[in-house]
Amino acid sequence: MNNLGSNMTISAVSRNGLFSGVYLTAVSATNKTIMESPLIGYQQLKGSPTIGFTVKWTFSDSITVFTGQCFINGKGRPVLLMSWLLRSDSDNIKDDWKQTRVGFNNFEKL
Ligand SMILES: CN1C(=O)N(C)[C@H]2CS[C@@H](CCCCC(=O)O)[C@H]21
Repeated sequence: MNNLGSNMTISAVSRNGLFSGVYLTAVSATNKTIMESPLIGYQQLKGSPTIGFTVKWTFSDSITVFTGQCFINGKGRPVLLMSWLLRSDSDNIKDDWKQTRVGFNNFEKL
């Protein structure tokens, strides 16, 4: 879960680092009804792996890509320190310049 109240459920990580899951967000940049959204990604197969995944939002025409690293924090708990790019859909190429948001967000294991 992150500080925005979002949480992710991740399936088992395959032998090549591929994983999939579901992202449930508590907030949206749209005013649409929020629903679970699928995600797919890869992690490196080592301790404290780097990780990346994409969320295809089911309730908006947006896509978010996340990248970061998994560390063990001071309490011995895994934490994901992530950067993300949220690309919102645009009806007009003239609006392209304002359609990508960037942010940083940490996830702790529930
Ligand atoms: C809740 N969020 C969250 O947990 N983030 C790390 C950020 C980056 S993805 C965004 C939600 C986008 C929802 C879909 C849309 O608004 O079009 C925001």
